[in-house]
Amino acid sequence: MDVRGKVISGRFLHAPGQDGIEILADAVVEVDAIGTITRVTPTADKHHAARRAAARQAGTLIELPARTAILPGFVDLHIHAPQYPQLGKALDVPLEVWLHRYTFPLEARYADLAFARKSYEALVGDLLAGGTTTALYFATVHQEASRLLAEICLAKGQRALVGKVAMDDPEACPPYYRDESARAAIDGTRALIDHLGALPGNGGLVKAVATPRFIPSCTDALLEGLGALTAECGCHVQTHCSESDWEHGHVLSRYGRTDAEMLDHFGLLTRRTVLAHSNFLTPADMDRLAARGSAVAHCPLSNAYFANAVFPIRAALAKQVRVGLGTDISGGPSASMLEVQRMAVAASRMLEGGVDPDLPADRRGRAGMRIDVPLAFHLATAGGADALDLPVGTFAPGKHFDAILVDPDAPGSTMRLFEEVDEESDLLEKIVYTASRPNLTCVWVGGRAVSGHSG
Ligand SMILES: O=c1[nH]c(=O)c2nc[nH]c2[nH]1
Repeated sequence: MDVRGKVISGRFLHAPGQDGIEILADAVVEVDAIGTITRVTPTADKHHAARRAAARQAGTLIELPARTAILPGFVDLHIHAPQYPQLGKALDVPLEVWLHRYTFPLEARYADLAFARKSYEALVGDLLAGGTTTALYFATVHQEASRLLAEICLAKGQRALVGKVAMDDPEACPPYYRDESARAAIDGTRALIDHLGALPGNGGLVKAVATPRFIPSCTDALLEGLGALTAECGCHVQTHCSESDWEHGHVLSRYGRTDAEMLDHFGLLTRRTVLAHSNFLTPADMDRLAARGSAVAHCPLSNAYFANAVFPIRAALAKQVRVGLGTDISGGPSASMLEVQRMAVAASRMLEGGVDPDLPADRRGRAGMRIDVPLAFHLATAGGADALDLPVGTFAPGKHFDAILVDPDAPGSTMRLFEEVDEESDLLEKIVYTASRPNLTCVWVGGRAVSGHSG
């Protein structure tokens, strides 16, 4: 169901701010020929009936069933595309062992483009079916396979930012999987930026991102060179930051300074930077991120395995740090941004309440740290969009129509709504906690249907 040039009448749910959701019941949303929202008319607006009637007469009206809801598409702010074949396994060891034992050998296989195609086709299709309309991807060190990932996103219609991973330190990276030199990694990043900029039919749907894996796998020359490249071309930057005791300690012992301080030193903290994890940010680091406009990709699923801590979302938001959510495949064992929202809420409750039953309740947790479903949903949509400065994530004029149709009555539904007890205000929680892929009956990017079975 392509909605470019159409007028959609239905129930829209979004979370433009951090303070709750807005339900636009029976609203009329107009989408232009290139998939941008031009007008949103709520039911209380005096022009509502006339606009709907005009669209019906023009034959452009699409009326969605009363029990369905339309949500903004999800923004996955941190995901390792090549690790998809490893999803759901190999989480039995700490990060530094996991990388060398499982992950570098798997990522090295993307020198084989046939394998890369098979894996990336499956991933992008599955993500779209799960409602992920925008993804910020780590690819691998390989130029060709990184291009292929971007081309598959473009062909399938997913909004994507793709990074050729840069990792050159021979002390930290295995000989079979690393950039030959800092120069080669920087040139490879530039080549991907140029290639995607010139890709026929792209029009900005896919972009390249400077992607130093993390400080422990990069030489200073590489970090400096990518900082200079970023300043020159204004591209996005993504990396991992202060993610575990080991990683945080590594950077402190190498420089006597934190990840955030050093990334700033190398020119890698910009308004276009997304830092995955960031669990051990100090209050001063948070101030630094806020001053630079850099964002955090909170990855609650993988943090449970690798982080040794829970990211304090509330503390970061209080310091005006921009925050979104990421699956962190395959450190996070789910491709579902619904699952990530659930875990973000649960992890925040554990941070607040504490987890060690041997401690007295008043010393077990950190007060005021819980988040609720509306805030998790905000982070998964508008928060991620804001972190990337992309006009998506809410329903408003000027935004791309990136959206998910949720049908509680779809075949195979895992949602159960009971009119006798449910209020309309319960709907978002019911969706986040109980919806699954069969319920996401249509997914749109820029008004183009990119997944689903809705007629
Ligand atoms: O969760 C993670 N996944 C990775 O691939 C990675 N590389 C560095 N640090 C990392 N953390």
